[in-house]
Amino acid sequence: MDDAFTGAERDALYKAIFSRRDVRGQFLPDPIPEDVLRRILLAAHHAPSVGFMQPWNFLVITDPAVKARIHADFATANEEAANQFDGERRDLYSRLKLEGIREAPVNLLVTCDRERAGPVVLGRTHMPTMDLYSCVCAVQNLWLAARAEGLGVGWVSILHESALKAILGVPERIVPIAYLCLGRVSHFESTPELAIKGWRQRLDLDDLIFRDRWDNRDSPPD
Ligand SMILES: Cc1cc2c(cc1C)N(C[C@H](O)[C@H](O)[C@H](O)COP(=O)(O)O)c1[nH]c(=O)[nH]c(=O)c1N2
Repeated sequence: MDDAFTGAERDALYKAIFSRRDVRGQFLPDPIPEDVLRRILLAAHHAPSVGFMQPWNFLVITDPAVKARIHADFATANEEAANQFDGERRDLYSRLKLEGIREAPVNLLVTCDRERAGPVVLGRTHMPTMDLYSCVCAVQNLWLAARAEGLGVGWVSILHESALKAILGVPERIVPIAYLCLGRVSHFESTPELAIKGWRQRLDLDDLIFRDRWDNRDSPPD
């Protein structure tokens, strides 16, 4: 088969998947070369999308003044978020670094234009959120391509959607999907930071797989 991956190509793909990390605190200030940024956006643009709708846009942010405004909204939202927890959990939450907005050389807002392909979209009629999920596929493509390029990505969702839209001039009909911080990094952690810091551990895959019916964990046939 001509289009089969070689062993090395397959290993490279899994390496990108398993060594991808959400990066918050390890950003270096070096600018991202335009050709590299273009490649990772092209990877995002080649994501699957419902009805081939391609509902995404990519808003690239490098102006420190704009980043500062986004960060100010993060600070407010993060305080509100911390108040959702009590006692030790709240102390631990407050010690977590959950964004790299100002340190990352590039911030990127991935959005969804729900009207991109007209009112009726192949595949969206019965599951209307599929256009939003298509944009998340683009984010994941971007995240993996960035890892292969040696760039870290951090997803920041501790933001008020209305503030994000107002600061960035996003039109009413456009939905913000992912606010991302991108840049070269000092290092990639080998496991998620939330696991390292004791917030939450990776679940056991075997506990998540059902067979034929919800909750049926019968072991697979040999
Ligand atoms: C939709 C969504 C939203 C967020 C995240 C992820 C996703 C998918 N993550 C990153 C998240 O904490 C991280 O992916 C997990 O902890 C697993 O770690 P790795 O991504 O494997 O390093 C994240 N991280 C963070 O520090 N601040 C945030 O606001 C968010 N928000």
